Amino acid sequence: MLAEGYFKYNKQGLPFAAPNFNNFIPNVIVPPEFAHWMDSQPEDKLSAREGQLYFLSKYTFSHPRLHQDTLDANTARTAMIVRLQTLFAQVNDEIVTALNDVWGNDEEEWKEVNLYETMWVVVARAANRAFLGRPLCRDARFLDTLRTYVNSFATQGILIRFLVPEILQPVLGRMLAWPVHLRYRRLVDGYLLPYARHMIREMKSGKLLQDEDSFAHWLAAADNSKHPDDETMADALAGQLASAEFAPLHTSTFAITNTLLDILSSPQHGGILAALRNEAEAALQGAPDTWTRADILRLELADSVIRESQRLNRTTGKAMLRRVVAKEGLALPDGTHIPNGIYIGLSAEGIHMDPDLYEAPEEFRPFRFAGMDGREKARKLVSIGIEYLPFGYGRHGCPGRFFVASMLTVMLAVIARGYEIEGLEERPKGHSISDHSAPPRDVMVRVRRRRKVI
Ligand code: HEM
Repeated sequence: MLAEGYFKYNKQGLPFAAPNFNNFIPNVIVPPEFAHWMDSQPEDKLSAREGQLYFLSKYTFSHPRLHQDTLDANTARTAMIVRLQTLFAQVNDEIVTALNDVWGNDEEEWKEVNLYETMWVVVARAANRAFLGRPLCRDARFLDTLRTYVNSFATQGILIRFLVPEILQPVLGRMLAWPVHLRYRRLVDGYLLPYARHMIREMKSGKLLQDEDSFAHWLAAADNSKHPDDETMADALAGQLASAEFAPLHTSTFAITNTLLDILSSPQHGGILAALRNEAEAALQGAPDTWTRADILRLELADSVIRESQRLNRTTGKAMLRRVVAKEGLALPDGTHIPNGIYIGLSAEGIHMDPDLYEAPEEFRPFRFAGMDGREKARKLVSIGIEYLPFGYGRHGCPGRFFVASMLTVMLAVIARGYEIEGLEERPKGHSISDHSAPPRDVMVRVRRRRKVI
């Protein structure tokens, strides 16, 4: 539907209306050349924040700090998110340790593992090594509590937004949101609040909390002296940490699971894995898996295959979703008047499948973006544009993509270097609702640790 409209109308420079299952008022999908105009609109006319909260219900926010901070990119938060990539040494150490734990190190026997579940563990541990450091990132009960909370926040939010009529939301929304609040309390009272109190105590006494930096340290340092007392500060810090956890977990797990499914179900999967392995070996030159920034930059094939998989497997078919909040509505560059309350976006589904932009767009060409395949120029995963939208575009383009790109390329390199994986006969289908999709969660793959060459 979004692709059809793109080819029929957007390619002629025209917007079109697409169904919206939220409140049944259609979304307006505009041609990509309107993206610059969208990006230049002030927040009080065309709101990015409202667009990002499209799936979420305000009744599921358990802490005012969550509502302010979720996906909200004020300058300081964005700078910190971008700075996350400097923690690659810790994150990479966690990737290697976590993979060893979930896929094992048996060089003789093959092991059958659930791809999605094991990738979730590796992503959650690696991301939390950067967010909270050790030992929390390895605490299985903490990770379970976190997952239950993040899942219920997303599912109850979608349930309320999409199934409950707006007029009934103040009553039914509150009722349906109570499991989220319960899980939030479990996460915060059980883990994040004690952690925040401990961190504040250590920070104020001038002691270093751990042997490593973390996102939580930066947040605490930035918030220091902004609160009347330590308890209020700990409560705010715990709320910010809970909100930061929404961004990386599912998005990154979807990305690495889809990448591996695309590779394993390709008829050339052996060759692709061998090329990734050779690249990783060449980058490290025989050293163990201690990846430096320079080593990561050499992983051009790994970067390309993730970029290609993200092009083909969008989490949502729309991009740059913005809501008209100007009371009088807003005129598009072609003069079309859009009333207050309507969402405007781009058709990522159409753009990513446009043969004018990508040669044989329906084909999975793993090294398309390494400048080795067809007419495509080399492009890094982090590079965004109106022809590549998995991380959005413009001022609000995802600031976490630098961290994600580094984490996922290392994950892929460590997997290719350290494991043999059996191929799949066909590409397992994911789940889709409307124009949203997720990879399947039940695919089992057979893995075996590669023999160490002495
Ligand atoms: C594969 C993983 C990820 C994907 C596919 C992804 C995708 C996106 C997309 C599509 C947007 C919306 C951009 C727009 O409205 O135009 C976004 C925004 C955002 N993302 Fe990500 N993201 C990922 C990981 C992360 C991570 C790891 C973090 C933080 C550590 C993060 C933090 C944010 C923030 C703060 C925003 C809001 C930016 C703003 O409004 O200015 N994301 N992301």
